[in-house]
Amino acid sequence: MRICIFGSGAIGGYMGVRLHQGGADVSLVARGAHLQAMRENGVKLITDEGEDVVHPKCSADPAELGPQDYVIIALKAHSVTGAIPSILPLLGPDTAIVTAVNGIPYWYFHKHGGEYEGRVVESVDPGGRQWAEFGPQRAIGCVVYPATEVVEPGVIKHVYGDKFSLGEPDGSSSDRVMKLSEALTAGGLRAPVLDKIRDEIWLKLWGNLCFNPISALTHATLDVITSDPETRAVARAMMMEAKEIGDRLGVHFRVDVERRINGAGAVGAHKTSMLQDLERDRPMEIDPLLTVVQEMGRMVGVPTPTIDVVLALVKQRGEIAGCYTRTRQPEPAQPAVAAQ
Ligand SMILES: NC(=O)C1=CN([C@@H]2O[C@H](COP(=O)(O)OP(=O)(O)OC[C@H]3O[C@@H](n4cnc5c(N)ncnc54)[C@H](OP(=O)(O)O)[C@@H]3O)[C@@H](O)[C@H]2O)C=CC1
Ligand SMILES: CC(C)(CO)C(=O)C(=O)O
Repeated sequence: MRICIFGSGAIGGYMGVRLHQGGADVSLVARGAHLQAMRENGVKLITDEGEDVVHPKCSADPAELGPQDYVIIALKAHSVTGAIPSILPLLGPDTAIVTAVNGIPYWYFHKHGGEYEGRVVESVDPGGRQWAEFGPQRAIGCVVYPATEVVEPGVIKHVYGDKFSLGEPDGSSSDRVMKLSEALTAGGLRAPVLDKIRDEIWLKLWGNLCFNPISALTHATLDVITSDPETRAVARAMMMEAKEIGDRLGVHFRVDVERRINGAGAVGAHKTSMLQDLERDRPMEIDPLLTVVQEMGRMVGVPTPTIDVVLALVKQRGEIAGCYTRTRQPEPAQPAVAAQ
């Protein structure tokens, strides 16, 4: 079984180390100093238990790796469309694409059923290029729960978690998803195969949607956001808008909003990835985590007043910091009070 991880940074590198340790034939696509360090010294993973160094094949050139059984895309979600030409050489007729990214994936409405079947989600897949060039039929969903960090080139620090939930868009226990789960499990990860992966995507997105931008705007950690009654209320309002959208799309939220907020608070004094990106002058995942929910709200006819406000603020914050570029024109302002 040939597995290539495209975008072997914090999450992709962690998956790569564990898959290699589990005996999979895994190769890592990366770039820059991180790639050079992994090639020269191997990939180092630091955990509470100690350090592991492994030596999988690492490359900048997917064409030299050729077609794979699985391509795990572990890029930041906003980088996927730009990477399409580099990913294509990894695809044979039966290659599966595993979307190990936060937010709504490009294939979301494939095998969804109902009136939205086959819809492209513009905020994550501008112009529907991923849908057209990868094809939705290749997709296996993946929800990333662990937190990891590239602390220096070639070195990945594990912060918490080991679960990568998997699921076919049609909910089936296909051969390909079961084999992938086995490969991840052999490496010591948890990889349950779910029949309703979209429910889990929303559960993760529920937190990212609010905690990430609030942290980028306030520079607060998760424990502070969730214990301050006022920022907690902002988070709750955003989550309730998202829940209404999810409900209209047939999503089942298996925990209630207070429990979800408490779960994030229990992570402690942790900076969200969006805050970390802002502090490091790196592009922020705003469209895949927020704009997408606004877009889906428009799609199903649910107003998103709190999301709209936070989104406007965090986009401007990102732009001023040079960490975000708008792909779409801002919507015209609505008068706050009707004209007398
Ligand atoms: N890190 C975490 O704890 C968590 C992350 N996630 C999600 O997982 C996904 C991946 O995040 P994360 O691992 O943190 O991101 P990283 O930025 O650490 O990893 C992505 C890697 O891909 C590389 N890359 C980007 N474009 C290309 C390209 N065209 N060719 C080769 N390499 C490329 C990047 O290089 P460069 O640095 O040069 O841009 C980087 O090394 C995101 O959607 C994130 O939200 C989810 C849960 C937790
Ligand atoms: C820590 C957490 C759960 C915050 O929503 C996260 O996923 C992120 O930082 O992107």
